[in-house]
Amino acid sequence: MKLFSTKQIAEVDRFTIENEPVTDIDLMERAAMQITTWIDQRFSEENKMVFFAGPGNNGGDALAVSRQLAERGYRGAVYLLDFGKPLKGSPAINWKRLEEQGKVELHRIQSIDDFPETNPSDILIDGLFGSGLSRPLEGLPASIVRKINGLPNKVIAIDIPSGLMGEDNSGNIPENIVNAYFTLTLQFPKISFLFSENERYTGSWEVLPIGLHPEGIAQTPSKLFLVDKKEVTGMIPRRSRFAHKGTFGHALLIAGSYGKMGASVLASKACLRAGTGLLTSHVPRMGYSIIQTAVPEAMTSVDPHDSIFTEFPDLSPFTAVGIGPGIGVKSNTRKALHELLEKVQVPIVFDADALNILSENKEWLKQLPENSILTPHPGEFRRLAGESVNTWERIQQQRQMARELKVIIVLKGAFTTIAMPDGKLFFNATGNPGMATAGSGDTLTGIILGLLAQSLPPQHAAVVGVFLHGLAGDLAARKKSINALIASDITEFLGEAFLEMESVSAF
Ligand SMILES: NC(=O)C1=CN([C@@H]2O[C@H](COP(=O)(O)OP(=O)(O)OC[C@H]3O[C@@H](n4cnc5c(N)ncnc54)[C@H](O)[C@@H]3O)[C@@H](O)[C@H]2O)[C@H](O)CC1
Ligand SMILES: [K+]
Repeated sequence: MKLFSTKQIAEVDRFTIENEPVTDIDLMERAAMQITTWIDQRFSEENKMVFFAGPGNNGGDALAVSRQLAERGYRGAVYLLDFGKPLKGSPAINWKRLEEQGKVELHRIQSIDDFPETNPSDILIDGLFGSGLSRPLEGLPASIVRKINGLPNKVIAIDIPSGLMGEDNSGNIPENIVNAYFTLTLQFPKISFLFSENERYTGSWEVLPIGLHPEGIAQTPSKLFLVDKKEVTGMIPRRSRFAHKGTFGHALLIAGSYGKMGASVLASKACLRAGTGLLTSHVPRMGYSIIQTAVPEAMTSVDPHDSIFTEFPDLSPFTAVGIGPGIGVKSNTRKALHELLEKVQVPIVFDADALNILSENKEWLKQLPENSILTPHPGEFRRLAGESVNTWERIQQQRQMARELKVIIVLKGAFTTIAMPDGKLFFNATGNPGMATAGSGDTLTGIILGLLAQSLPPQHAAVVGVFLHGLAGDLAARKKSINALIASDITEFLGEAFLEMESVSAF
């Protein structure tokens, strides 16, 4: 699914009005009805609805919702932020409709003294500002927001919590942004909703479709996408009955060192569960019996060194390589990694210590084979690309590095982002906080390696791998709880994740 900036959403909005066609007031009525229905399904008449309406269409939405809920028997009060400028357009029409309906208390807020007394059971509806916000809130609007944030009441934000910008919130004023319990956003999630630091403003959020014109959506260009299940299903290889294990490739995993052999075991099992035909796990000599016992399905290549990776095997049998989990950063490991990235001719995924070695030797980054997959967590990414003030800036760094190095960068987090060499960026919405556990990254590396070995194009392997890793984690958490989740549970539930994908018809 394409993601748009708030400016682009306004363009699609206008396209819809011209080409559906639909009048602005009717589109607002349609949007409002989605919000009214959602609220009516979750609350009842005993909750009084207290609306804060701003001067623009976000306020117009709030006015329409207050009237629609009053029609359904709800008690409502509207507090219109009065800048002294008369309402115009659809908001003005909706104010008039409220006056004619006569069921909703109508007030104006000209100073903070006009702020209403409320009961804790009142539901506050934030219709002050939406996608038209052009700068951080100050003055009276900011004081109203701070008063709202000081109340115990549930706050439902229309479209966007007032004060939050749709993309970049660098330089915004946190206390002047509404802390919503729930955000009902129209047609598309706003990009800033996908940044963990903004969850305190959006609360949970849900996208309400308002029937924007599909052609308008199709023809508006975007480089940002939210990964959805249908796309992923289409990328997963189908298996023909005549397949044999050679059909599904041969992965080489270089992982583990003394005291960190678990990383190799976890990544090996995940790689096999992801469907590779064959797997060879390259381990230091002391890891031989460990890996042979823990992962009988894997063949083993033994390093001449007793406890660390210092030399990779002949690469010709392999269709993909994964390197990094638990390999450490000792000098002959660094040398071997450097030689590998110069010699490897098949798709390769770099994770964990391999990334830390690359951070220590940044001149090697431009030698990375095209379409290599890097899977840093935020700390590893900071060492690779430097500091950033917030997620918006960090994803710009991520996109720039992917473009410059012509690699795929998977930046793991609450919404993992995947940056492609062509500048495209994918947000992944599967996964849960239980997956922030030791070894979770090793399983992701194994899954991506397993998909690469089966000849998925690296860009698909990254998107499918991240999506399945998160989906498996979600399925596992449902059975084992978020708190008790451990990395091997993710691998254990990979099969269910694949089954869930098969149940979704790709067309
Ligand atoms: N396609 C859709 O998603 C639809 C969205 N709808 C709603 O329309 C708003 C956007 O409305 P808009 O009139 O463009 O702006 P806002 O209501 O968000 O803002 C009002 C107004 O406030 C001024 N302003 C901006 N920043 C500040 C500030 N820092 N301080 C004071 N005033 C400020 C500026 O002039 C704005 O115009 C969208 O969110 C939806 O709720 C449609 O109703 C249906 C289709
Ligand atoms: K709002």
